[in-house]
Amino acid sequence: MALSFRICSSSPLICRATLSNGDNSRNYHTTDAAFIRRAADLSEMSAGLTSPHPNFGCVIATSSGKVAGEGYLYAQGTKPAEALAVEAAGEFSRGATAYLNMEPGDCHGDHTAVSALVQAGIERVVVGIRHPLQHLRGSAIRELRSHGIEVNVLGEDFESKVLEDARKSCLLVNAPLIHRACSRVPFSVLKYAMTLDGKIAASSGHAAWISSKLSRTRVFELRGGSDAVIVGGNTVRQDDPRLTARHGQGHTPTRIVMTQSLDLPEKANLWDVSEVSTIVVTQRGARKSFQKLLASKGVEVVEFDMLNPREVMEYFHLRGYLSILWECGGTLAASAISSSVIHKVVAFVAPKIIGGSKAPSPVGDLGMVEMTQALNLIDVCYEQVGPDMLVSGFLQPIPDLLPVIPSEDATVEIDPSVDPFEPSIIFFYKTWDLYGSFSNFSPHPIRMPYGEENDDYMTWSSVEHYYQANKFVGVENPKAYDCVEKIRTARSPEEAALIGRSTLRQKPELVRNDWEDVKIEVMYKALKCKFSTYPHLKSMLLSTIGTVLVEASPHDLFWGGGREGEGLNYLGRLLMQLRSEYLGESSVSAEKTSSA
Ligand SMILES: NC(=O)C1=CN([C@@H]2O[C@H](COP(=O)(O)OP(=O)(O)OC[C@H]3O[C@@H](n4cnc5c(N)ncnc54)[C@H](OP(=O)(O)O)[C@@H]3O)[C@@H](O)[C@H]2O)C=CC1
Ligand SMILES: Nc1c(N[C@@H]2O[C@H](COP(=O)(O)O)[C@@H](O)[C@H]2O)[nH]c(=O)[nH]c1=O
Repeated sequence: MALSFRICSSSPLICRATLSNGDNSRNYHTTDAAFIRRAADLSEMSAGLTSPHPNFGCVIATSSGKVAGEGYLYAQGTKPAEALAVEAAGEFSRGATAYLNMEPGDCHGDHTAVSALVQAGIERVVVGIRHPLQHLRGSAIRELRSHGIEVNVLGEDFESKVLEDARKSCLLVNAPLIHRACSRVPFSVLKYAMTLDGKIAASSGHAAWISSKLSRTRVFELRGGSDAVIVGGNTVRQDDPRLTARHGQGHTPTRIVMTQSLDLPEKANLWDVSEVSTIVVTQRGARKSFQKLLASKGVEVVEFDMLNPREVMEYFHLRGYLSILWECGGTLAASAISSSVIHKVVAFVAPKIIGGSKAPSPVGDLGMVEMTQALNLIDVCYEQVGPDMLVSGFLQPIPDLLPVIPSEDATVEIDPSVDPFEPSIIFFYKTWDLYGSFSNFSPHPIRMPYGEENDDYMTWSSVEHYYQANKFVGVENPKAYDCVEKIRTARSPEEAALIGRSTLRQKPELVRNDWEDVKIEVMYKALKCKFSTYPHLKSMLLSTIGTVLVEASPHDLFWGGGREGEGLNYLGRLLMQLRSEYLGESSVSAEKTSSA
């Protein structure tokens, strides 16, 4: 019994979910399943537009089965899906049911999503899956229930085939986040294009093109939905790829090259980092002079004692990457599969035959000798894309979170009592982490003046917006002013950071002369404003007394702590300074910290 949706043009958006056989009798399972699937589909609307982040979608349905409003999280640090949906539904929210593909993951002490539902008068909430991250799992559900709202979780409160399928769609849209919760590597997809006779290039190595233009546009979309694209050294030497997402809009992933020898061309498309960055990962000590050359072009080089796919993926997991697209040849693909870091395979099969006993194939030697050893993909999908066939499936199932659901009463609280004899370190980085609200990307707008000598207070959507914009404040150039405005109105902290960083790199003339001297002070003022504006953040900061705060950024050696503690950790230091200031222990100025 399929469901169809009719979108009406009236405002607020009203649609009716009708049973296609005309039967309007209430079939709760079918209706719930359909709305949850819709929430899951919605949650993916930002795919390709922004960096991968937890995907949230919310559908508000009235008791008569009408969709009154819906919303999805656009990017990390933007307005929650629940708040957008109740805004769209307006008065229709009262007594309605909210369908969420995933339990809200409000940062510690923040209740924006839950409050939106409570204040709107929502009567029932249906949740596809609990939040995968342990420190958030169960808390929003508990809180909603404490407000007298009926909360049903698929697979817990009721089960059926149709609901199980809906739950699966919720698992699929947040597979990268679930992997983050359960493993130490990002969610990885191996993508390749091969001919009907299983070749990814001709014997000469020429590969442009196997798949059709339509398929290649799909690849751009896949890139846009990934945090990074990775290739091996040979693909760089052979193809000189660009690896950008050229589907017209949105997010462009970091490009990663994995090379042991570092025997790479001096000129390559990937060394042009004006639009998007490139990271070369290599064996420690490899070709130091070439490393210098890459660094001079703005390419980051990261050395590994043991360069293998698992070590590299663990590193990018620490760096906060949720999802990686492997676009390498068969040599590196085999190594990645053998290291069990590939979770999904996406293969474009073109109706072409190239032949050649030496022509490369998508996966090199895996050491298997019998067909019984073959890896069987699960949840396989087939789709025709132009003349090509797209076959995709999972090499590893998405981990099931059900067994680790906390009991009704179990709470995951931050323990404020820290043993003074055991000074501990609190690491924070991504907003979805336990202390994610310490991140500058956390969704806490601040009101700050435009520049230091200005009384013109305005709202900045996050500390990141304010900090990035300040790079260009006060510069006598209309382009600098435009840049500040672009950053101030950026939809997400991630976009603000992108504009700020790329303009600094490409148009250094727009950056204020004293930026290096004032940036710590600018940051401190913004942090002080943020923590003073939000009492729950202040109490969270104070709860960390006795601990060392470290921004766990493995690559930012100024604001972050670095990979092995080599970073200066200025963000952590400023937060500790602010904590001391609140505790009345110190009146040390930001300038003093900067000279530490
Ligand atoms: N049709 C398609 O979808 C695609 C086709 N191709 C084609 O494939 C061919 C290249 O394939 P292939 O030679 O397999 O290239 P790869 O992209 O697999 O690169 C292999 C290289 O990866 C580097 N590497 C680093 N660490 C490892 C490791 N642990 N294990 C294995 N490799 C590692 C090495 O670089 P180094 O030697 O620098 O140390 C190695 O030589 C080209 O002809 C290209 O056009 C490539 C990608 C996709
Ligand atoms: N040949 C081939 C692919 N090859 C992959 O695409 C890369 C080139 O990307 P770009 O330089 O951004 O266009 C190349 O290095 C390899 O990783 N991909 C496909 O979808 N279809 C194809 O037929």
